[in-house]
Amino acid sequence: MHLTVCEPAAMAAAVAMDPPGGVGFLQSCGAGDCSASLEDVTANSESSEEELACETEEKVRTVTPHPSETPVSAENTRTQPGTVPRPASLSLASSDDLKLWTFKGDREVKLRMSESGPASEPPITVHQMFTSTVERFGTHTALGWKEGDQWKTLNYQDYYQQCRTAAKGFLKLGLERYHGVGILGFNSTEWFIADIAAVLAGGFAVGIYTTNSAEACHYVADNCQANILVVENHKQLQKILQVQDKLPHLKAIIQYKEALKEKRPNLFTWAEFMEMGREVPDSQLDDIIATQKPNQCCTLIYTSGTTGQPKGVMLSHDNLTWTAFATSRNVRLTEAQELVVSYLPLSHVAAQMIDIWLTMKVGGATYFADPDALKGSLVNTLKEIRPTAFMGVPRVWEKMQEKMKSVGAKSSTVRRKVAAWAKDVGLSTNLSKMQRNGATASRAPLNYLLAKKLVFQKVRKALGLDRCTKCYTGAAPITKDTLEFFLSLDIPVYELYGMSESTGPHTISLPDAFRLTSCGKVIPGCETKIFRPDEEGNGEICFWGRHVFMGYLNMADKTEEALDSDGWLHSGDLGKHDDQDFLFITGRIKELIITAGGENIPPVPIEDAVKEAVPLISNAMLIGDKRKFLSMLLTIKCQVNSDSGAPEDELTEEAVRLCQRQGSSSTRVSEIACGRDRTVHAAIQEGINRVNENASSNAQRIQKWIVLERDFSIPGGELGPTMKLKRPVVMKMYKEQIENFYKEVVTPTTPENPLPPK
Ligand SMILES: Nc1ncnc2c1ncn2[C@@H]1O[C@H](COP(=O)(O)OP(=O)(O)OP(=O)(O)O)[C@@H](O)[C@H]1O
Repeated sequence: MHLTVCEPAAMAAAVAMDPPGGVGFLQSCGAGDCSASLEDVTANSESSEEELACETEEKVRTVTPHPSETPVSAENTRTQPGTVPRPASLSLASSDDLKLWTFKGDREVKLRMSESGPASEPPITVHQMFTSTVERFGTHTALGWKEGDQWKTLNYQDYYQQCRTAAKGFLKLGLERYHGVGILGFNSTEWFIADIAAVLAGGFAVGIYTTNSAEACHYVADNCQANILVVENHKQLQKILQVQDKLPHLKAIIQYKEALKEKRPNLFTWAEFMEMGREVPDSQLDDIIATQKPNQCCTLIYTSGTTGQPKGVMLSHDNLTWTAFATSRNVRLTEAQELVVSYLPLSHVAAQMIDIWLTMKVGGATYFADPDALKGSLVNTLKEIRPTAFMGVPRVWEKMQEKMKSVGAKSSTVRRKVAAWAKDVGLSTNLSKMQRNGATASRAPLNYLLAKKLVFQKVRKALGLDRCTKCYTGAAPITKDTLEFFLSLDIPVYELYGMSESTGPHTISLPDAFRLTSCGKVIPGCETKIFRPDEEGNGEICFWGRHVFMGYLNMADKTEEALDSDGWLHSGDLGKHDDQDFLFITGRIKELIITAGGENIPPVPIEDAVKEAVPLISNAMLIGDKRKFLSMLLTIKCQVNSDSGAPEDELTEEAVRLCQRQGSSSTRVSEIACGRDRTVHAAIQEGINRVNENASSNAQRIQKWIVLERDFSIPGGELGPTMKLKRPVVMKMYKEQIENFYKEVVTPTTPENPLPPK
């Protein structure tokens, strides 16, 4: 190895950095750009020697208070800033006639408490959890956001007071008990405050996906009988204005960003709304808070509809507070030290649990990314904040991987060789560590220490993950290839598994309990049951615990489908445990393909295998339910429009290179789609043949496939907000192509048809 010729920073760049001006997920920011640090960020963190050295080079900025943080007027305040009212002691209805579930928003449920262990923790409301944090960490930073190039922060005391003011504002606007406050916008201080205020005021906090159409917004607002809608800007407001006449319970709309373009009755700016809140006596709010019980609903999470019409998942105070307690303990979050960057859609349970509740539970700080985070700016925010914990849905990790590979491929041969060497060392060292359940070897191998210094530390720094000890993925399946890629760079990405219906996490991987492709072990205090296991131990994963939801709002039948008569939540996912209780997801019953011949085929492993065998493929969807054989829709890796997020015709640089390697000069999807590029088609067929060779039966072989003209995307409607494939939508969109698979007579001579259907 010629390590001496390789300059470390350049090496890291070769492995990790984006091309200058590159379009896409992570935009380039040279190592020298890592200039921003935060006084409170650094003060709150345990820094290694190296980190401290880095920090001394950085400029410390003064953090000024939020301009909207005007003091709460004394006559309206029973609670002065900095003091926390003690809630009246709350007693749960102890009656035996309480059930474990309900489908009515105003009911109480029986909590799944146990006599000892984590599940015996006394239940508390959101208000109780919040005030406990304010008492302990009142002056600590709770929220941070950027104005121009200055970071501003809000401490826990002021955060709490602002939530109270907003809660009183909602009361003034006529929020009724158990009615929704819909929040439609990108992650921000106002989003959090509106969410918590809705809960304190006795309503339901309801996140609405910003990607929803006007009709989809209407569905949610109508379903939760929203009295108030909080929208980010004019664009989101337009959607609501289109449907407001069909929302009989709607009383007011609040726009929290941008000036109002027109005045309308019952449309308010954030400042006007907060002003209204200041006029309401505290006693009015405190009376409502005093009647709240942990076993009552306070939040609705709407499923994104990957398997059908969205359902309103009712979460109780206890669901939120207990899950935050149990998870923070399990993941060993450090009080008053954790920093997270909020960028995933807050209407999804994972983002809400991590960014709002877990962070509140431990007195951590949440910093808001820019709204164009997923279009490229996220890495800049990560580099400024240097979070201690980071959660990405699989697509986020995949995008990072693609970008890093594409840049790495352009570097010199020597650098590529060193990167490859370091990755080999990283993977083998980390796999051994995993087998030792996280224990470091008595003496770290020299080559690992060298690779760490030359490559791994630089990569982490370039990604803004240099002090992030908790890198997580969840919400959808991730490929082994992506997990191994990051493991080889000394970034173990731990998996979380759960559902909206389990208030987020059910199993978690930990540094000392981690297996590649496993979602980890069940959170202490919760239980997993594998229902009707087959001979290999595969069965439906069922959940038990205080994280299990109350029921679906106004959907008795769906609630009874999800929760069995003993109260177990049926996930609809297939999985099995290994001999050490690690859970592995092996499929989704919800999307199981049952062929005309009666064979049950989980599509994801086959789709993943194709993506792995043919790196040019961006998305793959297996077809075959009630059909005689399997077929597949494929899309090619292409550029994404940085404004709209829509897929473009130009291939990614990686895809162009892959084509060239096969002898093709295609640079656009349109040159490849529908069999236009025979060379590329032959290469894809070869990959599919390899996957077919490993199929466990003839029925599991892909017999026909087509490359579509356009990649799947959120704006296109094929992917949900957490990038999960919306199979029913794709089936409808490509009905014609799918029908063609089954119309044609199969001829084994064409590249698409290697084998005649059995
Ligand atoms: N780590 C994971 N690995 C594989 N699948 C996962 C993982 N985490 C979550 N999932 C999948 O996501 C599902 C939960 O989805 P979630 O409750 O977040 O709803 P959603 O994304 O809004 O979509 P839907 O409309 O399908 O309910 C799980 O049942 C499982 O299928």
